[in-house]
Amino acid sequence: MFITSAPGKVIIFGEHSAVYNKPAVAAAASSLRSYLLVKPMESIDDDEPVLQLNCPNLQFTFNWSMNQLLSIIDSHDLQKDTDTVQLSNSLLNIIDTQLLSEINNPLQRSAAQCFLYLYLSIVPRDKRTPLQFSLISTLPVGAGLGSSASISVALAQAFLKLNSVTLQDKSLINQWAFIGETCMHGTPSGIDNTIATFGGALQFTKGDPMGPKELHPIKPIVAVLTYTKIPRSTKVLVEGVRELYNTMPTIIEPLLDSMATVALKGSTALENGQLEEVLQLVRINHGQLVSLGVSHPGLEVIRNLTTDLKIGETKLTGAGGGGCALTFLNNSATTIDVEQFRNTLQEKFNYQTFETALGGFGCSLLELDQLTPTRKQQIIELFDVPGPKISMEQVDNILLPGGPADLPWIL
Ligand SMILES: Nc1ncnc2c1ncn2[C@@H]1O[C@H](COP(=O)(O)OP(=O)(O)O)[C@@H](O)[C@H]1O
Ligand SMILES: C[C@@](O)(CCOP(=O)(O)O)CC(=O)O
Ligand SMILES: [Mg+2]
Repeated sequence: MFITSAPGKVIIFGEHSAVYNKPAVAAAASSLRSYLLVKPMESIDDDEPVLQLNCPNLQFTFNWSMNQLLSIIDSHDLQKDTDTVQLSNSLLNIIDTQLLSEINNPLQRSAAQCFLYLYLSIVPRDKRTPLQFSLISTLPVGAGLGSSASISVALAQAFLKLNSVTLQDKSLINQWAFIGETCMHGTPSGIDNTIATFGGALQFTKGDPMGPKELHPIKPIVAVLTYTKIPRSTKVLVEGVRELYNTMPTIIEPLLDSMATVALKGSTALENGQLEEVLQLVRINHGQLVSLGVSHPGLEVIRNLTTDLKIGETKLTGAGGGGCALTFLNNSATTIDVEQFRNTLQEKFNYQTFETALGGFGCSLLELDQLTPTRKQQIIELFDVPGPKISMEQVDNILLPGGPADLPWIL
């Protein structure tokens, strides 16, 4: 019995342009995480062993017959080699037509697709026992903070463990998590899964053979995050930008190049603690994202209030279209100003705000058999709570790596 966990992220510069192989900058939001509990499945019916995925955040539980899963493997000669990480359209198609036909809700469907794809690709036939997978996130789902990548990373890490793969480092987790992200939104840049795997702060360029560059800012990166609660889908927003790009390539390509310059300058400014420059680049990057059509009136509310109160600069973060905004404060912003900002957003607009330091732990593993029986039971019960009743605070108090309970997470 074990738990894997991976953080959400905040893209500071370069969302969307990252998909077009332009550099982008992101950091882990390491206290906002997904947790995956893997435990033996208590038998529902002895004749029909099942694999269960339980997702309280999205209020769904699905069971798949082990026999059906095994026969799919046998007929399609899957996962000979977990080192060869590729997306197979034929496997995606089998999952879609044979295993997801009862799931109509698109949010549930994409989570189940990612789960099944990674399970069928990574866990070998002889290690397929009836198991229950329970997934909870303390980060808002579908809000631009990379919940899709955090679940892909937690799932990839768990399945590689079930396959007893000895990991030299976390790269294989990251590669499989990228495939999981691809199942969920088609053409990801890979920045979200890379941050969710390795943590910290990174400058990342899709396809760069040198890999991501770790950033070591001289001052901690502190920002206010605001969650508008306006739902949106990364897949739909990324497809919208692709359509715009295809219609007007001569306009959009130079815009993406300009976004790349912003990200590179922003990366240096963050490392050197040049706040004035960071603020200007945040404003410019938001304007570029507005031009790509991925803002939302609900996000502009946050930006306008930041400008009215003269406390700093705000940009959307993640795919946009709702979800979250990121506000960097200037040196003249007083505690009272910031309180007024947060209170207005919370009370007038019913938004949620967090003041958060960025960076910190990437994916991690906790072996439950090392814990006392009481602690183990307490943790298992956390995952049994029905959706709306999950207490994020309780999850943090008990599970957060480096948090109050100080559990022996392997980082
Ligand atoms: N805790 C969770 N339980 C089930 N599915 C989840 C969870 N967290 C994320 N997901 C999946 O990720 C999708 C959201 O991904 P996306 O649209 O990329 O937004 P973001 O990554 O910004 O949260 C959800 O629709 C769901 O399929
Ligand atoms: C829009 C994009 O740059 C980030 C999407 O992040 P999120 O799923 O909204 O958290 C897409 C990507 O980089 O794959
Ligand atoms: Mg996502």
